[in-house]
Amino acid sequence: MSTITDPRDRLIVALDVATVSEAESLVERIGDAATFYKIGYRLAYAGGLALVPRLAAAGLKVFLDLKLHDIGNTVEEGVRALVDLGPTFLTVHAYPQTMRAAVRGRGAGDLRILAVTVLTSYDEADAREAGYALPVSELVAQRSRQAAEAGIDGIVCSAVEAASVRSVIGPERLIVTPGIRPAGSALGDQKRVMTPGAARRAGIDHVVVGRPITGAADPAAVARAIVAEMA
Ligand SMILES: O=C(O)c1cc(=O)[nH]c(=O)n1[C@@H]1O[C@H](COP(=O)(O)O)[C@@H](O)[C@H]1O
Repeated sequence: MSTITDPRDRLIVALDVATVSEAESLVERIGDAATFYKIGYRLAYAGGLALVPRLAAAGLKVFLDLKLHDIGNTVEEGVRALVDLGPTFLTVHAYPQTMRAAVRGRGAGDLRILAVTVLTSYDEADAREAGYALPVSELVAQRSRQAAEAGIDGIVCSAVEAASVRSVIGPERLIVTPGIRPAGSALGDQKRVMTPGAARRAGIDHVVVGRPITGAADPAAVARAIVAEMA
């Protein structure tokens, strides 16, 4: 678990928008309500990698969510190529070879590698359809154990699994949870969900929230309410 001094750092806002200029205007509208942003596929493929050093230079933290997964050499060199952009977090899928390669590529700097265990849009039937025999909770626990063995810095899972993941990874590694919905928000494609307050009580370090903030009439107000719920 991290020592978070600014409670705003607990919230990571997913900048899942189409263009860099939309992302920049959203960051401006959110203002001092958030300190941590996530850049995922959509924005990264639209030139969003260039935003990483810009946000970092503005004193904001950046979670680069590229969910890397490939042969070890490609993952290791890919991670190495991203270090200088200055993200705080980078995701890979929680496969042992991939995780070990990402840790090698990270080197000794400040970048923290997070391993995505089982996507929060998956329920038991989705996991079975993808060929996994284990129940989701056991698959998350197994991957978390392998992540810790590989030297990974944190786990991405649902807050539903936070307590069991904590018992597997120990107190130091981070738990980062998407699939977060304030009470009454639309679930969209998320299936393993929790409210921000319940997630915090379950022992998470950071929550990731996209559409409930990006689609709101007043994104800053929603971000503030989420931070307050986790205080
Ligand atoms: O790695 C992630 O960030 C991630 C992992 C996961 O299991 N589930 C998940 O939703 N995410 C990301 O978290 C964000 C959630 O967005 P919303 O569902 O709009 O709040 C999206 O950017 C997803 O890509």
